[in-house]
Amino acid sequence: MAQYSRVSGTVGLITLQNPPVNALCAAVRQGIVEMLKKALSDSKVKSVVICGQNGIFCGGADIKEFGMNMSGPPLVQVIHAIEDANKPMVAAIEGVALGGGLELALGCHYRIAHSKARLGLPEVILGLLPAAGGTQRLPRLIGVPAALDLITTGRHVIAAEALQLGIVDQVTDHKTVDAAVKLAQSVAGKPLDARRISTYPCARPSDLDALFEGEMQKVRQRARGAIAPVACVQAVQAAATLPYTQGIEREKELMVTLFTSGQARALQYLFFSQRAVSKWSTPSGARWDTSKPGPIHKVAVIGLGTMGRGITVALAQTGLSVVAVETQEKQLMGAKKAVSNMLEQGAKRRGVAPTLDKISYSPNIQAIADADLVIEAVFEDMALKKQVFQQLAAVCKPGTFLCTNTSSLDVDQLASQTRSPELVVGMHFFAPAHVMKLLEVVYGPRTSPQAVATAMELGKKMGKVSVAVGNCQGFVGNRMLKLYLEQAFFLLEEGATPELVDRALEEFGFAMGVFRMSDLSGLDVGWKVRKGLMLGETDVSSGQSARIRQGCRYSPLGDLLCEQGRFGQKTGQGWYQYDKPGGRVASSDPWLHSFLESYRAKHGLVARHIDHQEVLERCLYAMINEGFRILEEGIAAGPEDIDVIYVFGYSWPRHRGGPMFYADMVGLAKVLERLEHYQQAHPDVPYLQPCSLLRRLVASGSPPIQRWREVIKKPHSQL
Ligand SMILES: CC(C)(COP(=O)(O)OP(=O)(O)OC[C@H]1O[C@@H](n2cnc3c(N)ncnc32)[C@H](O)[C@@H]1OP(=O)(O)O)[C@@H](O)C(=O)NCCC(=O)NCCSC(=O)CC(=O)CCCCCCCCCCCCC(=O)O
Ligand SMILES: NC(=O)C1=CN([C@@H]2O[C@H](COP(=O)(O)OP(=O)(O)OC[C@H]3O[C@@H](n4cnc5c(N)ncnc54)[C@H](O)[C@@H]3O)[C@@H](O)[C@H]2O)C=CC1
Repeated sequence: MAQYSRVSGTVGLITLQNPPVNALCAAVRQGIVEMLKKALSDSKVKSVVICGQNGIFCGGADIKEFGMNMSGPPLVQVIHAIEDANKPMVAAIEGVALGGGLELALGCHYRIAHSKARLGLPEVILGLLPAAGGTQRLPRLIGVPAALDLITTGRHVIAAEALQLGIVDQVTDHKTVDAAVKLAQSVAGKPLDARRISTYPCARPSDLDALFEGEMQKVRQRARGAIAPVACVQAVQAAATLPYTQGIEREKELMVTLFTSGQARALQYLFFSQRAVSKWSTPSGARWDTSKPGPIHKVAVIGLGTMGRGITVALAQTGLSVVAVETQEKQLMGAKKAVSNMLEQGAKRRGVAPTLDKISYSPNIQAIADADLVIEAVFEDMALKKQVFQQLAAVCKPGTFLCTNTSSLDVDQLASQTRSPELVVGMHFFAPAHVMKLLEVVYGPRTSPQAVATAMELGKKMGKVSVAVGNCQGFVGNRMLKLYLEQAFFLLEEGATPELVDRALEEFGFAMGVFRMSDLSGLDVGWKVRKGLMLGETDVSSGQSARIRQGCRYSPLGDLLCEQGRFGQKTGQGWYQYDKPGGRVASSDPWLHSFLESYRAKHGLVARHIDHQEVLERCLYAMINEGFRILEEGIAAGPEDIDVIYVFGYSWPRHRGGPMFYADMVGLAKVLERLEHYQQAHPDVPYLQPCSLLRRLVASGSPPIQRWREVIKKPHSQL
């Protein structure tokens, strides 16, 4: 797990060996201790280089070990042994030095990095802090403000920035280990006292208290209830105010709290889930490792509205050629301008040249004849989309993959408009498409494994977190969201206000409550969808109440607001009021409150007290119950897929892992009991009926989420 050799006569070389990222598992830590002893006791060795195998220095602690009983020497002690060494220790950083990997390098007396190397302390993203001395050494090396930035955000820096910050001593474009050996030779025999970072005083800016107060405020606001960023600030504060040994104690104390918190478990689950979803499979047996994506050089986008523009930008930014088609002359002109602006702004932010020349625009669908893949993003209208797919089938060269960005329509119906339904797949991007990380790749019964693989691969190239899901109304994300929204409407009918519901959800950790979010995305969007499903209009002839549709409870509140022209931020009024159309600051609207009162009076509803707990249970458990149905139907391969969709597409608070992980944390028996309770209270809401998979899981003793798949696979009859 760590290898020792002597190079150039006088330099000991310790190589970390734990593919793929040389994570610091117990055996690697043990190996370092043993190889260090060898190097220090080898009288021919005057200095030592530490490097990693296969061009990667180290990806940090072995995250898989966190869930187990830790054995082997603690990393803090390993790093102290390195720092205390009486021969110069040089870290040769290639690939990445992250987390414990960077902390190991900070224990060395010198650091040299390849120009392409990335360095960082991303522990905060895993719900932890750099507890192997990172919070104490980094501020001593680069100052408190820069250390706070890196430790509280977890962002990676490339070698040039690391050099500028003073994290590394040299950057090389050549072979890093050779350059490190040279450096090691040049410093052999030199005094080391001034190279041990733990002995440095921590430079204290004069306004230290104000600095930490400001930082704490900023971090708390951004953290939305996550505790790790706050602990990171506290640990750096210890570095700035305490001697090193006491600082290290404080670092450990804070780490123990984080380590044993549910938040760290949630975030580490999410780390592995994000990787697991790229290893997709479908119920028909298609798999990521047996399905080869088709070659994609040129992509066409049809329809340059909100989504088409963002998709075009995201494609051009990956370096692909794009042909963008829009039938409305005015829209086409507007899109050209908007896309160019977005590309220029993005390029400026990333310090690269804008890729405007990658895009050609046309009002004519014939222009896409030589595209390898098409993404349709016209209005959400089945008749129109069918017509477009017929055109695509006629115009495109054989073998072109035909994708739709529909957010809810039946992908299979679109596939049947073409001669090659196996080439049709949903690519459901989220708005704004060049920013949002999530992509749902929707396969129908006839979609070929190659089409899924191609869409997944394209998503990866575009920097998206892509999740393969089966075709159904709303797919995974919007199917669950519908019930979440509906419960929120019902709560208003029963006595809640938008402010109360939003506060409960925002305190839970959502960036925005459901009503503020609806105002932002536009109430008219859902209204159109409901009308398409015939849910937006009362069947007066049936004599049924406006609050019953298709035999189930329905709330027309959203439709009534739209009928008043209240579409949300865009019209300056929705569930809240705004200072002007397009305004962003929501304020409580007295009109809305009196509208709710008269609505309740009209329908004979008596307002009752509703607390935050009920808001969370009604909105979240309804959604989670649907998640279980989705798992049972095989629409999502596992709970990880649903959780990744919610975290990356719907701003579910990361430190709560995702809806299915949250259900596991709450306890499946409790979720079941509360659903039964609400179903009894609201028998006209059939989807509150607990899903049979949830019942089966509870009957199986509520296994942890990692073992749900075993229960999902078991046929019902066995239970
Ligand atoms: C490294 C990457 C940038 C590579 O990216 P890429 O090439 O895209 O590959 P990936 O697909 O991401 O990864 C490939 C493969 O590797 C696996 N993997 C990656 N990193 C790790 C890792 N660190 N550990 C384990 N496995 C890893 C990954 O899962 C993939 O495998 P697959 O899942 O099978 O496909 C990228 O991978 C990346 O960013 N990695 C994470 C980097 C990171 O976050 N590092 C920080 C780790 S945390 C850390 O280092 C903390 C410390 O060092 C602190 C140490 C002190 C610990 C002390 C604990 C004391 C607490 C006391 C508690 C007492 C409790 C009690 O009382 O009980
Ligand atoms: N807006 C959103 O937040 C999201 C929307 N979607 C889906 O993306 C699709 C597009 O939605 P938006 O961009 O919001 O719509 P939009 O209304 O902003 O844009 C649609 C564009 O398509 C153009 N168009 C119509 N018919 C056309 C044709 N035959 N050929 C070429 N262009 C044509 C229109 O002129 C318009 O510019 C819909 O299916 C929608 O459900 C998916 C995710 C999120």
